[in-house]
Amino acid sequence: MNTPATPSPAPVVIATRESRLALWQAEHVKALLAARGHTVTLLGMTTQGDQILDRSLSKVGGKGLFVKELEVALEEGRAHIAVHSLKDVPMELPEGFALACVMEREDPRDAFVSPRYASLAALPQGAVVGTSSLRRQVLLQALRPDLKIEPLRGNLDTRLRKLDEGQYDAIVLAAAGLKRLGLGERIRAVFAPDEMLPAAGQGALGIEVRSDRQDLIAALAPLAHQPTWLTVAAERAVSRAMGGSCSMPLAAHGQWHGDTLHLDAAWGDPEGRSALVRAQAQAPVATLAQAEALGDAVAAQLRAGGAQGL
Ligand SMILES: NCc1[nH]cc(CCC(=O)O)c1CC(=O)O
Repeated sequence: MNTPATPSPAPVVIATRESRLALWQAEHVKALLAARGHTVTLLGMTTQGDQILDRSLSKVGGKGLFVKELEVALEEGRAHIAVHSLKDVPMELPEGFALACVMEREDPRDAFVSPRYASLAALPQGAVVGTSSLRRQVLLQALRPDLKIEPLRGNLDTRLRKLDEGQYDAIVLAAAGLKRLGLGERIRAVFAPDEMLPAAGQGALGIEVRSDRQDLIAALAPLAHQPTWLTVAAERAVSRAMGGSCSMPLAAHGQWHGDTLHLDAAWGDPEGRSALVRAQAQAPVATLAQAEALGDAVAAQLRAGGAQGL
């Protein structure tokens, strides 16, 4: 039987940060695209987010810091796609850019890492825990008000080194990053989502393109994982509706029960003056619009419960 002639797959240049995790993610997408016949090369670059290591990201401009330079490379045509941890991608992409697809999620949970202690419960009174995430900070303090939370920045290897040097009794990291880098054995315990609710998009990868590259968007479609895409669309809708940024402690996490998506969210006062606000809703979800409607409903519940969005 004759098969219709298909155009030969376009060459793809992937713009990527140069941390080990970013390179792993870019190589992962490279392998998937190469298997589909594309010639793929990586264009490594350093972003402001990689350079500013002495201050909390929430204070210097937030999530966009990790993606801006990559978008400039796409804009100028030096690269065609950028692979992101969705957690680091702002809720609204700049004009002219689109999320071509969301890929299958790794473990979305947070991990407890410590050379000495097996779990959060095993930490002695007043122990020092490293994290610069406001979400982790407020959730940890809700579980263990006695803990001393200290800032911790840098890529995964840097954070683990600081832990091993003895600056902290324990640190909290995304399980996904550790697992991707083959560091899963550093995980002493994973947090159940109901005690330490993950960030919107945690563990999921997204591919960003220029929105005028419909050909590329079509070529990337087979890499999409629809259940993950719907889940993170709901989670990100909560964040968007709250005006979420790194300066707001916000968690949003979806889980499937059959075709019904259960969406949990938590909001914390950045100044720690009021108690955590939690919200939960569920709905059958089959489209991005339904996922976003669920996210909006959960955000409305958060606000009704006293959460103050921006
Ligand atoms: N904010 C940093 C960041 N962005 C993405 C990951 C890895 C996990 C993921 O893909 O969500 C991490 C590290 C961490 O939070 O421990």
